[in-house]
Amino acid sequence: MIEIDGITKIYDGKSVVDDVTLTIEPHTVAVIVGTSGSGKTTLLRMVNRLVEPDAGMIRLDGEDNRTIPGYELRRRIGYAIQGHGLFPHRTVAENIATVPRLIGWDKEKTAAKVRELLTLFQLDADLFGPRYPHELSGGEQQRVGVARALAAEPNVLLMDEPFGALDPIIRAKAQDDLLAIQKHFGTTIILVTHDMNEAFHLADKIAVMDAGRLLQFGPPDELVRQPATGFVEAMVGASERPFRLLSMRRVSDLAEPGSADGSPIAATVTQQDALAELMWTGRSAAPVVSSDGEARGRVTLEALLQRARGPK
Ligand SMILES: Nc1ncnc2c1ncn2[C@@H]1O[C@H](COP(=O)(O)OP(=O)(O)OP(=O)(O)O)[C@@H](O)[C@H]1O
Repeated sequence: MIEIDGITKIYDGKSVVDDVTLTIEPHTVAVIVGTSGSGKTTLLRMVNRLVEPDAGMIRLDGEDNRTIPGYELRRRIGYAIQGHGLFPHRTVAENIATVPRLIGWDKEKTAAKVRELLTLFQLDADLFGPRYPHELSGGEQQRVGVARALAAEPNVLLMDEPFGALDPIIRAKAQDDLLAIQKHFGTTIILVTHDMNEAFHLADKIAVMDAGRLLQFGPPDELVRQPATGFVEAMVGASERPFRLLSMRRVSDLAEPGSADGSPIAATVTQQDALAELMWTGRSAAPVVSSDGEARGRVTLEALLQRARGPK
């Protein structure tokens, strides 16, 4: 069990993670979603202490993670990131063996683990073990990245946009493989993604973050049926009705007098694209311009969310 208890991280006087509390049950998958810059990666990296919190505590099976030595944290917690982060001058087998070697496993045990993982990830151990990362496809590199994170048999796996670089078909396969492997090892997973479909596919529970705060943490169906805020409602409904409503209308219909910072949005783009742009850039409003560049006021996140909620 992972207990995140009142955790806060401050950068430059600003709480980028703001008093977040949530408990992740053993052998489950928790997915963190939210706007760009909402603190997802920072929250994840406080679990394995790549980032130290300014307040609060994280307990792993009841133990304060600050009392666990570094090598023990690396053994217990695997970490996989977008673009896999493989060492280019080490073979696939050496990459996977990184943490087992660090924590002193002998050669035989390490070699057996490398073989087991490659086989589990459907990579022929004799063929792929001696290869270098650049001799693998993107999907194969990604699988090796996850295999490496699992090498020391961690109870917990942290994943930061692990499939972000993969095309949609390979991505779906990678997600299915991950779920099969999670069941096989019983690993507890915390995964950060921008992709709501991925979140719904993988999650036992989804955490929605905005501006450092946790807005809601619950099973996917709870987020759809009882969204805590309009933001959560719009976020989880990405493939559902709210976005269909927005995709049918243009920004020009919602433009209002006023100004906003940042790059402008064309009045002719759909409201769905405008919402995606605001969420992506973490803004609450954007200037609107006509096709000939003339200022047409602004569009706000609030107005888009209201429209996404549908007619009253
Ligand atoms: N080392 C740092 N020093 C100063 N500010 C930081 C540092 N790391 C992150 N931040 C800031 O903290 C905020 C949260 O960053 P974080 O990477 O956690 O967001 P995120 O939700 O993972 O974003 P994205 O989805 O874009 O990856 C951002 O505003 C970021 O600029």
